[in-house]
Amino acid sequence: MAASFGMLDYIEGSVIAAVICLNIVIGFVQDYRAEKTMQSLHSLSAPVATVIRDGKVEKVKAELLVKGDIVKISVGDVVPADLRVLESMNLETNEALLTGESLPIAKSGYVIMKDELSPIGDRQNMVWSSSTVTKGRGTGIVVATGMQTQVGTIAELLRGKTAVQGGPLKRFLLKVQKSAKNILGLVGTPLQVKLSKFALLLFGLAILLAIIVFSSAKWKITGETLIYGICVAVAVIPESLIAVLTITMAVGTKTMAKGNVIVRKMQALEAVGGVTNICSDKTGTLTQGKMIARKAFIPGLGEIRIDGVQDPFDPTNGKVFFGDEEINSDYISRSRELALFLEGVAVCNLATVHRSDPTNLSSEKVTSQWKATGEPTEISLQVLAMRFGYGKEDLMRTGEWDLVTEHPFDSTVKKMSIVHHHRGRDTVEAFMKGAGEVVVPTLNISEARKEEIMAMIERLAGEGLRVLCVAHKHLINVDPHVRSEVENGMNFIGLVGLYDPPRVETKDAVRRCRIAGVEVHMLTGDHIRTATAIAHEVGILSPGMPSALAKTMVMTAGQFDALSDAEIDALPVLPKVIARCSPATKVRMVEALHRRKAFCVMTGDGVNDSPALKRADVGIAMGLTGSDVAKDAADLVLTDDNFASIVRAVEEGRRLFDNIQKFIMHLLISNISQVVLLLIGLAFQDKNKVSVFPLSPLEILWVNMITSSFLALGLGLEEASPDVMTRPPHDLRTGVFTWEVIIDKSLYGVTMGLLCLISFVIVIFGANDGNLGHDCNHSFNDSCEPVYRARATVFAVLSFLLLLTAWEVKHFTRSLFRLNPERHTGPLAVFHAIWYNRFLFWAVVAGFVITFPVIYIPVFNSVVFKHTGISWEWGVVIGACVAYLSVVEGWKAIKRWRRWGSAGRKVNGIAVVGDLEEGYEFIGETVERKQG
Ligand SMILES: Nc1ncnc2c1ncn2[C@@H]1O[C@H](COP(=O)(O)OP(=O)(O)OP(=O)(O)O)[C@@H](O)[C@H]1O
Ligand SMILES: [K+]
Repeated sequence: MAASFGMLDYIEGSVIAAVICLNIVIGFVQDYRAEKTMQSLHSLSAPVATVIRDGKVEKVKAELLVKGDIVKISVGDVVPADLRVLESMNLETNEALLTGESLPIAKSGYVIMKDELSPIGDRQNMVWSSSTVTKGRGTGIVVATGMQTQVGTIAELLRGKTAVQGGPLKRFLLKVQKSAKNILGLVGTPLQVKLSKFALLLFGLAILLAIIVFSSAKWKITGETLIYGICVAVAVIPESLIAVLTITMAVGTKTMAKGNVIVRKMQALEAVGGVTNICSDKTGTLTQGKMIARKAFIPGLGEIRIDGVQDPFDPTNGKVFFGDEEINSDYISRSRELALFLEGVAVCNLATVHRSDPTNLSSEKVTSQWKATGEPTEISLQVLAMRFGYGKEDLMRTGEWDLVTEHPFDSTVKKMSIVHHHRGRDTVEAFMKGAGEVVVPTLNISEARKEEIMAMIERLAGEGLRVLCVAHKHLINVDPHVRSEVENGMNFIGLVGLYDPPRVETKDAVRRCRIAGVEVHMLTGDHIRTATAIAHEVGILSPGMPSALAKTMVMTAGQFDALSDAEIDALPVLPKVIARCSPATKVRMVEALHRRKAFCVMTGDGVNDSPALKRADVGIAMGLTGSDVAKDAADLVLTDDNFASIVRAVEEGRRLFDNIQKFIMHLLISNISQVVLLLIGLAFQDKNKVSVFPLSPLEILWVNMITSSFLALGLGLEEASPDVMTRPPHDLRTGVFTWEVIIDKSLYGVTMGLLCLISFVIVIFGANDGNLGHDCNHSFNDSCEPVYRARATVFAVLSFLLLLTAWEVKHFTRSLFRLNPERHTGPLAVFHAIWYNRFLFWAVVAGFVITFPVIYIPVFNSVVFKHTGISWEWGVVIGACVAYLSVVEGWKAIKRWRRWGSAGRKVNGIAVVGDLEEGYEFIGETVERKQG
């Protein structure tokens, strides 16, 4: 620029400065907006706390807690504030963050500290903000929030004083390295780093190009050559690449949030579109998570059945039948067994169900007045007991029951038990409930009876019911706190079958996955028969399943875990359904998938799911039912726990990936074409052996400004192409720079560069006998008329072709004229295609329109841009556009015909074309092929 000020016209220098400033400002504004969006999204995933306010249980953001709030915490939660424990059951927390103590510490409200100044690690009646609950549950009163909490004070101390080890020199070097990395953009997600490196590469190339330009002038560098060199370099540097990438990702994150998916780690945004397998929980994700007790078997009585339930929380809705007889609470007096069974399901239960006061009596529509908190399994059992007036609340109100202890449920043990002292009977009684296979073997009954019960469980599970076995015993000479003793040798008091209907959206979402080449696996804690029945219902298993695969398609975790890694790898396919799954099985599944070079989504909600979530390519936690620990380990969080949202995230991920590929493609085409044009262009030398530039420096800058950021941004905002979910996932190992991108951009870029050169040659040599004038790089003189006209032509050709390219890269194989045949066909389809993305449409149109004033405004055109108005040359421009479109469309047609590149992406070695009818056909085929 300095050179320009000194040696060239003042006006040219200031325009160049303005253009460069504008570029910087645009980049800055984009960056700023992206940053802002990111921040607002971050607050979405802020932790929530469960508080009791005005007697009602509510969820509020942790930051809205105030001193004096009563907060409930339970296993998996991150403690939201410093709490004095009021009430607790087996409560243990991990305070490693605060005290460095890695073992969990038992907490209880009954402990009274004698010494006011005892170290915080010893204060057992307190739980500290940001520690995690590793066991049990409790309530506490908030005594400090935010920066006043213990962890807050530590954070305050640490602020600004992050200690760095090593001597001053090492520290200095580390600092330099860190800021250099920051400046160069080598921090962030893998894609960001990759593209930053790519940008650096181009930067190197830019310097090389400048050197080539100077060498061609034999290093007799005049002001013009210097500026030309600089501008050629600028042409190649991708100024807007990183900013556009950030914005595209920010917008993607926002879209995901609208679709109920919160992005916690940016890497996931890139990875989720490329997953090949989704391993999903069943309860609450594939199903509604609203269980209804359908059937119960009570020894000594028989089977009872519940029909006609509309609202799963409302105990007054639906009828209970014993045989053909409708029964109600009166029946209890006739059957002691029924009473004991109901006591069991009500007492060994942490859920609460109650009628919320009907506040809006005026409203016409009947709103559900029943509310419930707790796990769906337990809610349904509570509702069952309440049908007979035997709910936990009813029982507790009698004042007869005193809680002694509780042995909690978790998905590894799959059972729970609770011990009470019954005042009236003066007995200590234990109730247990849990999965059939876990509970039945420990019961105090004959082997034959056990087999009978197991057969009954199988039958109920085959109907898609989750079957729980309920047991009871009087504790005599048994320590109620020793779990193994309590839970052994109990009496069988009943079975209950719970139905959890699949979500309505699930079936279609599973089908969409299949068409998109993504396999869905169900990893559930349920019984194998229950799981199989539901898997059939939602289409994870289909009746057309090849019999050779039936054995491996459905497995219990026991069977799966018994296989060695080698045996798992030898399976023709990995199981579609794993029943009785524990968190460790999930980890093995992820590893098995990775050994098969698959990329997977894994969902989880429990505390123990973190390892699997971390190891999966994309770990997804449940926002509603998931524990804080799981959410913390996850990359994405579903705010509605819905399987269909995962599929939408995959779609959004693919759209994002496509769009990033699109703008990179555009950028590279523009770079290659300019390198071809500007370097080969150095060969045009006038009589004095001085190169006559085919584009003036300002033309180069202008083309770059018009065609870089706005078009790239527009491409980043493209909607999903119609086939986004009908083709197999892209390969996450290759990333964005596929062979297709490399070949296409080279072809299109070289074509474009050559067309520009040809246009120049036609104007100079075709129409003006090769007259290159003299000194036409510097300013206008009469000999320069042909060169100035030729430049305007090349300028128009290059601008127009770049603008057309923005539309052409909307799809790498489909013709722009038949971009979306599902939506529009006929000769006007092309207008729909380009109109659909308004931002891009107006960016391109503005680019077209602005070319005219640049060419025609007098003085401005000749002094600043060093070109002049043209007439017949427009024929050349139109010809170049037609030629370019023919090459691009022709190449796309060849790709479609030969099934090259993305036109023939394959799943498991088989090309997927359009809609796959049934997934099993092709999986079966693959297996046969592998075996044969
Ligand atoms: N509260 C409970 N008390 C006793 N047993 C339970 C309880 N909840 C579930 N179970 C038993 O443990 C098994 C596994 O439950 P788990 O919670 O691991 O599965 P889930 O997470 O509900 O299901 P999914 O893994 O499909 O989402 C259930 O099939 C049931 O038999
Ligand atoms: K550029």
